[in-house]
Amino acid sequence: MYEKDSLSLGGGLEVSKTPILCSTFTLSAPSWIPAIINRLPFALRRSGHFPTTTKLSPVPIPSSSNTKMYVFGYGSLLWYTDFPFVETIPGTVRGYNRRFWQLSPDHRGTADKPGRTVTLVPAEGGETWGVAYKVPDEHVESTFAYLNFRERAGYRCEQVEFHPDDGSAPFNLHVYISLEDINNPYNAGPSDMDDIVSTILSSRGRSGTNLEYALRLADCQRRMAPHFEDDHLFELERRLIDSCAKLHIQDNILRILGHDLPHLKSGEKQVNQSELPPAMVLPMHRLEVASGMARRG
Ligand SMILES: N[C@@H](CCC(=O)N[C@@H](CS)C(=O)NCC(=O)O)C(=O)O
Repeated sequence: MYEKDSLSLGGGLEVSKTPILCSTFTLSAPSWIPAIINRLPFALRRSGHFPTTTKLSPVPIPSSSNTKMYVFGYGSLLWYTDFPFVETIPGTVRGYNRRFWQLSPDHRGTADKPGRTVTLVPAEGGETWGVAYKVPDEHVESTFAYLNFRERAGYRCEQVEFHPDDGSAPFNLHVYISLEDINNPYNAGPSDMDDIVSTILSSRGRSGTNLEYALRLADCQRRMAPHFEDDHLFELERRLIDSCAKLHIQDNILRILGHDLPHLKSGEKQVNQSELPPAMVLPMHRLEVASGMARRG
């Protein structure tokens, strides 16, 4: 059971937690938080949309005294793993598929033009490959607070059963997923691949371009789990690369990951992704919902 009243995240940021849930915390930080909020996209500030109190699912807080903490990474946690871990176990979560059905108003998009990141979607017979990260006991609480903050746009903390690739006994671990419900405007629900492709090609956020996110994920999946075929991910990757070739998009990630497209060699001028045809932009109704501007109900 989590006892402390608040938790220091470093940099003067204190996170006060309710005593039971990993998921409800309020930033009680000193005066520099407004400075951060002022750098947020206008739509977020205007709608007062900055999520300083995030309601996640009621999952018992692991603390160094009561449980081991493993976190399942299946998206950016596969390559952007900036929390302490002492062990990694490759494996799968059954009953879920990985889909780019999550709107990202912060990391790979903005409130006015959210990008697309992945979540797990319940599916009969579904399976998603990823990595279980074992967090050192002494870092469990701060890692939880960090992931709650990083995954605050619509993700919630759940526990699911994890099946190691080596066939050893399955065990429960923590995972951040976004579930489709009326209180979660960031879950786009079942989405058309054309919509996903056009959003990814034309979005960027504080963590970089949405194209980088999607191509890095496909690259990680292929390199780390050659035995596991993710049709949705690799179909999306194929469509994105084809579009980059047709539109002469020159995102640096194409070179970094070795996508050897002709226009990258000819040194043609950089295509500004915001010049893409209007049809390549998410329908307004989704933007209003995601940025909290749509009237509720
Ligand atoms: N929770 C999933 C998805 C995580 C994910 O992609 N979260 C986004 C939030 S929109 C993120 O942290 N992005 C960081 C980035 O895009 O570099 C995972 O285990 O990897």
